[in-house]
Amino acid sequence: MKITVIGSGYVGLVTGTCLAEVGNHVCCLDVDPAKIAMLQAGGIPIYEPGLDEMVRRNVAAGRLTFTTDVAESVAFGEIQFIAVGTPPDEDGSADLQYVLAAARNIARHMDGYKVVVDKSTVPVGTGDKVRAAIAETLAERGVELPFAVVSNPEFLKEGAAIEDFMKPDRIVVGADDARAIELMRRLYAPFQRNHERILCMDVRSAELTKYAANAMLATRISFMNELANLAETLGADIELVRQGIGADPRIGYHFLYPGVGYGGSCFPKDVKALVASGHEHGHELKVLSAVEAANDAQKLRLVDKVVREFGADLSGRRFALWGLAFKPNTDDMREAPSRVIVRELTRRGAEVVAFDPVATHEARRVMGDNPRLTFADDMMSPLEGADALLIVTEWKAFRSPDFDAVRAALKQPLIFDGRNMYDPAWLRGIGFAYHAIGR
Ligand SMILES: NC(=O)C1=CN([C@@H]2O[C@H](COP(=O)(O)OP(=O)(O)OC[C@H]3O[C@@H](n4cnc5c(N)ncnc54)[C@H](O)[C@@H]3O)[C@@H](O)[C@H]2O)C=CC1
Ligand SMILES: O=C(O)[C@H]1O[C@H](OP(=O)(O)OP(=O)(O)OC[C@H]2O[C@@H](n3ccc(=O)[nH]c3=O)[C@H](O)[C@@H]2O)[C@H](O)[C@@H](O)[C@@H]1O
Repeated sequence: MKITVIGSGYVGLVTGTCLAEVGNHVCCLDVDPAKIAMLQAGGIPIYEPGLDEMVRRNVAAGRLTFTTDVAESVAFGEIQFIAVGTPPDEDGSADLQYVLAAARNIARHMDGYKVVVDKSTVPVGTGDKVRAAIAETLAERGVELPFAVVSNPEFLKEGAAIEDFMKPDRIVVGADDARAIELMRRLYAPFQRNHERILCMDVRSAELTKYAANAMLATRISFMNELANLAETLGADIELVRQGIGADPRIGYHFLYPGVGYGGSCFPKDVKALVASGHEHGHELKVLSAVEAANDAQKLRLVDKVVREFGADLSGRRFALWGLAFKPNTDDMREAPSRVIVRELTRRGAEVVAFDPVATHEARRVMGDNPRLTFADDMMSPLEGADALLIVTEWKAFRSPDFDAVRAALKQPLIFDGRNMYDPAWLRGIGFAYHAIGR
């Protein structure tokens, strides 16, 4: 099949590449000429494990191309995926300007039947807005052409995006047009060879399903973070509690890890957008407002612990910080808790020397203007003479460091671990003062 993907970011590039991998011909469009030039030159603008080889392979096979030319991309595919950003507006609601611009571009250039598939995360009712934008633009052109609007939300996680796309738990298709549903079934057949994974529903339910999934996962995390804070006060160990409840299949083990708060490009913005959507329609989503407030507070939890140890004024202190990305296996710094933590430490006068295995270049871009923050190229050098080590992202490389070397480098053996990487009893046994989350 011939497919166009509009927006070549995390979702668009992964979607386009995985669809090419199973034999389709895919044209990826972006408005960012630098991004497209880099892709055309064989580079990959994001860090996503396995993506570079897959892109290279499909480009070489002639199945994957990149362009900034809207007319060319619209002409290419019968199926047009929209995978552009939906960032929060000032009031927290999703800003649909990029989605609607993409829809109008399709309408401006189409000359036959198109299935417009929205993969961006969008509020309920966006399908209708996309349909109206296309109809309006076609009317301006004075033409009548058939088209369908489908909602096909994406559930991939950064860092595991290819695996998630190639082996989805479910494929949600919101549509009411039989021809479009048939095309979507054919498109996704290669991804569900052992059992049916497509859940067909109406567009509004599909749109809401996406927010519901992210909001539910964010709720679990905030719940565990609050419980972890309580466990600290009560002298219980949240890690044991996590295992104790995760064993119940009705609860399950996933997304029960307390930490420094959820970050990334989606949970924070999607929780906000769902709350805003509730407001707009006269519903106060009380649970979700609390989820968000708890998360904002959690991002400062590690700093609170540092302040308890060193006092509110941190001038003259220097801290080593491991992990900048909002989670491991990505270079994405959007809403990363590290940004809040570094801002607060340095606002209180501290110096921070940070190391991240892949996100340093992105971190430099978004935090490089902080004169009290420097970046190291290796994980051990920030420790030299530092007052303490703070762990913010649970990269594998941090799981089993040489603790003798860590102790020798630090001014004192003191670790603030925002990701519960180590066994507290063992670490204390070898002489560290160890502050984790909820233990
Ligand atoms: N990042 C993730 O893990 C996931 C993101 N999503 C959703 O997918 C959507 C896209 O997210 P990301 O890929 O992370 O965003 P991104 O910011 O990485 O990529 C969006 C791309 O769209 C381009 N763009 C904007 N307007 C355009 C237009 N009119 N024509 C062509 N290209 C245009 C931008 O230049 C950018 O490269 C969002 O709604 C997000 O909530 C859904 C699931 C997972
Ligand atoms: O809509 C999206 O964009 C995506 O958002 C999340 O994926 P992602 O943001 O890539 O990352 P997650 O692995 O979900 O982690 C999000 C944040 O929650 C934190 N987290 C996660 C799990 C946990 O138990 N505890 C916890 O604090 C992570 O550290 C991270 O900061 C969802 O997991 C995806 O299904 C969804 O498609």
